[in-house]
Amino acid sequence: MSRPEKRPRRSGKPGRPSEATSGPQPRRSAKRANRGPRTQATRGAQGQPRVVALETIRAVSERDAYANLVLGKLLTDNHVSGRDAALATELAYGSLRSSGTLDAILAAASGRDVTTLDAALLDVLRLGAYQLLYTRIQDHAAVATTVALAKGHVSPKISGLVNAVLRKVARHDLDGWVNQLAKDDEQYALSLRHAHPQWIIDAFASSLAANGHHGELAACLEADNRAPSVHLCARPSRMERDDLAAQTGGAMGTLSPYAVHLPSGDPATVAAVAAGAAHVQDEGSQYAALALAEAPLEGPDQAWVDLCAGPGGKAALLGSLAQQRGARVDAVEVAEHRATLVSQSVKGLPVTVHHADGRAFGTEASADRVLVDAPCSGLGALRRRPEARWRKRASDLDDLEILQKELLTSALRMARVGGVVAYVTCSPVLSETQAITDWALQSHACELIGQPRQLWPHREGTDAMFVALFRKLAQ
Ligand SMILES: C[S@@+](CC[C@H](N)C(=O)[O-])C[C@H]1O[C@@H](n2cnc3c(N)ncnc32)[C@H](O)[C@@H]1O
Repeated sequence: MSRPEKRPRRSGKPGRPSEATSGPQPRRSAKRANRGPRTQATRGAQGQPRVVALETIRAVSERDAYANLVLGKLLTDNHVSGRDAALATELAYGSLRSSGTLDAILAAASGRDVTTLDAALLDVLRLGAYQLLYTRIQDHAAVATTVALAKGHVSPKISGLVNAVLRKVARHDLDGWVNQLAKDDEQYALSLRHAHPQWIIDAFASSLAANGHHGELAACLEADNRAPSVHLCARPSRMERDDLAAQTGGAMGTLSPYAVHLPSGDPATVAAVAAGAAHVQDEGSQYAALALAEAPLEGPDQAWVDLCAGPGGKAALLGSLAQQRGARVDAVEVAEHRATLVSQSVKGLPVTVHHADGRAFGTEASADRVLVDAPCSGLGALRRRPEARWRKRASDLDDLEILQKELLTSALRMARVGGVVAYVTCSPVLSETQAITDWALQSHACELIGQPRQLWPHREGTDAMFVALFRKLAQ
């Protein structure tokens, strides 16, 4: 896994005891104040949950694997379920999500830059430090089980080092470490406390301010650290939302008339999902597809295009609405395997899937409604991928900006005069939301329909989707 962008290490030189570990110790009684529910200390002690968590973290570090995919497979293969599965998930996701903060603390506790540590050793230390700082697992159990794990699953030679470093980590709680490391640097304290790289915090702060949400930065960052609830979409014409809510015990969403929020549980076990009458889809994504479909339009309304369709969530909702209204959808996706996923999700709907580049697709000025759900940083969906925030780089945004402009240009070329184009990102970052909107207004014959909308996990409970609606004008 790539390292978080870090400020200069506050600990001493490599090999020397760190400032952090020799400083004053906070009162032990305060140590558990911020922790979650107490977990049975030795459950699964050297057993499956911790092994599964470690193997998940190792797969992400070594192979850039997706944590959710690896974890799911490991849980199944090792027959880990119930509370043990919950523990494995908490430890794996938590260690990955907080890895930048954990690394800063481990650097101070070990007196070494963590990039000089063996990768497997570092992953074991992250797992141990996470238990000490973020869970109610007792310190002695966290240290003992991590040492045993290191011995059995990495190398017997490192157990002494693991023991020594974790004992130093255990001297402070998270607040104590944040105070030690950040001192008066409030920005760095925020980054450590909420486990977000500084550049992402800066980008969120700018967007919150631009959207008039001053003073909400901490709430925004906290929301990224909570697991999202599962949202279902009752497919129009296939089932009523009330029935889906009654079947699942879920609550109605407020942004989409098709959204149901599941209280808990695996959506794959919901009969309506298995039958294709409903699908899993964040309510923010439903809102984005609906914004396009509901935008006022004069004249014909039959030719719809989804220019970036994979894996097909919005194409499925648009296809269902198109079916009700006698329209057709062309769904375009450049990645072959993702085009296949779109085909699977739109079965039975009036949608034609094209494996093609959206920048060179379609005829001039013929579409009534076009969706550009643009490839973006995905910073609006950090809740869904615990490791993602530490892998992304500010420089990723530069290439994306070019692609976003090219795809939006293509959409505006394809739309007929008077037609609607929706530009959508799963990101609140201004350079890929408001700046692209402003650029389009200056560079193309189009106008805004209403004001663009930015959703937020801490406000609407959705991913941070951005939606701008344009109407194409005559040249
Ligand atoms: C944000 S995702 C779209 C999500 C999708 N609309 C949904 O709701 O399931 C962006 C998609 O655009 C695709 N993409 C990237 N460049 C493209 C291009 N030049 N033409 C068409 N699709 C492209 C990516 O492969 C990715 O599947």
